[in-house]
Amino acid sequence: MAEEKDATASGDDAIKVSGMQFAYEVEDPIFFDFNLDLPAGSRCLLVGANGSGKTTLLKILAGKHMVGGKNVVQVLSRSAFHDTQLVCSGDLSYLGGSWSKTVGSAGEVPLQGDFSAEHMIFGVEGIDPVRREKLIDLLDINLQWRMHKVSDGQKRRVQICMGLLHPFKVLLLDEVTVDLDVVARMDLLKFFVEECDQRGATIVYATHIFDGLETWATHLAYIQDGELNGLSKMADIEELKSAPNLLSVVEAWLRSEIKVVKKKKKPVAAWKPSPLDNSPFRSSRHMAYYR
Ligand SMILES: Nc1ncnc2c1ncn2[C@@H]1O[C@H](COP(=O)(O)OP(=O)(O)OP(=O)(O)O)[C@@H](O)[C@H]1O
Repeated sequence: MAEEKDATASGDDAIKVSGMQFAYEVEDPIFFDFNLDLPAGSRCLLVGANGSGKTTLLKILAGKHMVGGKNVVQVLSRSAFHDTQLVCSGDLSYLGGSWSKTVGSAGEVPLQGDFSAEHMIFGVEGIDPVRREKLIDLLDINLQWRMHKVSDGQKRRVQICMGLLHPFKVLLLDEVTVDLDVVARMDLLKFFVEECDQRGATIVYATHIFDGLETWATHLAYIQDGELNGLSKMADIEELKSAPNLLSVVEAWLRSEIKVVKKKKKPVAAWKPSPLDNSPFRSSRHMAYYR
């Protein structure tokens, strides 16, 4: 049997996407020649307007959508879609918007029947009890909660706990902290930093909520209309050096997008270059990487 490559140990990129194309409907592609390289140990924020492709990208990285071509989407140097062991082993974990957890080939398991949080959490086999206790404590989960009666935030805590029980190597988060109170959210973000710094885990986090993320993230990927408009180390983003306010920076980028769309609708003579043309965040066809 061929020896399995471990990107975390070898220093390879934990995530590598090369020339990816993807369409839900053939005539309307979401991604065309999309590229993304993320080193192991990074915490990458994925930002972009509604409908820009963040969820689709995370689902592709999680192996939920197949893309054409060989080795186009690699996670830990393995095919995200075809290597089902990535998810089954717990090396790759995806936490998305729905109240469900993907359990290997068993597919999506709903988190809202009449059963206890304890039944759910302790039903997962092969878990380090110390890690499990730490997560239950961190997320302040009452094991007696009945899943069909708890609040959205409480349900979310159990969902997150389930997704983190295995010591993942790559974690994909799609707006999962949205229901959490501020204490749970900040404690969880701190836990993620420890996971990356101590174990070399890699996290990609798509969100529209930027509180406390200026110092949390190591990288920022900006998706515009299915294109990677830029991937940068946080420390290299000029706009954040003068005022470390991620919300304002992303707001300015997204407002520029809207202006460009409006200008494109005008006659050609009235069109002027986008402010983004002078920014490190340009079209992926002229993409600059700052690493
Ligand atoms: N199942 C689907 N079938 C067809 N089109 C889809 C499907 N899911 C998403 N899309 C389309 O793909 C595009 C990207 O959607 P996606 O959900 O990836 O965006 P997003 O950046 O995550 O948006 P948001 O910030 O609103 O969550 C959108 O135009 C959306 O309408």
